[in-house]
Amino acid sequence: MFVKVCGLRTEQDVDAAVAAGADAVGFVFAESVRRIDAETARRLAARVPESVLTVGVFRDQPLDEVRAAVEATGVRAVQLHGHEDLAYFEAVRGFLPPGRTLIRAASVRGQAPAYGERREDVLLLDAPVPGAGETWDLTGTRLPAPDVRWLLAGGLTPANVGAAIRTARPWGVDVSSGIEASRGVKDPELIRAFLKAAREEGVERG
Ligand SMILES: O=C(O)c1ccccc1N[C@@H]1O[C@H](COP(=O)(O)O)[C@@H](O)[C@H]1O
Repeated sequence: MFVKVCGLRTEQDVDAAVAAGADAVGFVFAESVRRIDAETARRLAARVPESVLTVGVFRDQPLDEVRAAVEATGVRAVQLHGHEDLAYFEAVRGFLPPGRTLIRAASVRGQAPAYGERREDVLLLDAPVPGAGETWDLTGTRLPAPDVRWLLAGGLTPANVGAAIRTARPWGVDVSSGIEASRGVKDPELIRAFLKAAREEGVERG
């Protein structure tokens, strides 16, 4: 079970996520209470070991902004979390150094998009409002097959992530609000609890 911990803003956040065993850490460059500037992200990313993926999160931003943030911070993955079309994805792919990861994040309203429509490496399925801590109704949604690299997000918490994994059988999970003491402020204890719950369920599932 791949676990991404998103919306990190401080050194303490990063250290807690890495120590808890996160596979990926996310830095938000989109409009958000969790937004950080490129210099802060560069400093935080430098603390992250090679084994942990650093992800820049963007939403309907000019391509130049994405490119500048990638170059300034060295993040190894780009998560596009808005209404970016295939041409936009291809443009980002064009300037990403080889081996970097492109994540398509889609808000699910009704049907979920199929994996690969934007030639992404990873598909992320989220609630209609990103980063709001809202769950969404998985029932009746045709989800990707378990062998596809897709992440489930949207209102996950240490308390509900196990059941969500059992129901949706994703390749990984992504969380932000559910590991916060207050909006935008991460809680190291909740980060640890989330990783523990997601890992236990992942092991159970085999
Ligand atoms: O976290 C944000 O503020 C944010 C802003 C803009 C785009 C994406 C954002 N976060 C993403 O939202 C989900 C998790 O949300 P939550 O756990 O329900 O709060 C995750 O994919 C984040 O990367």
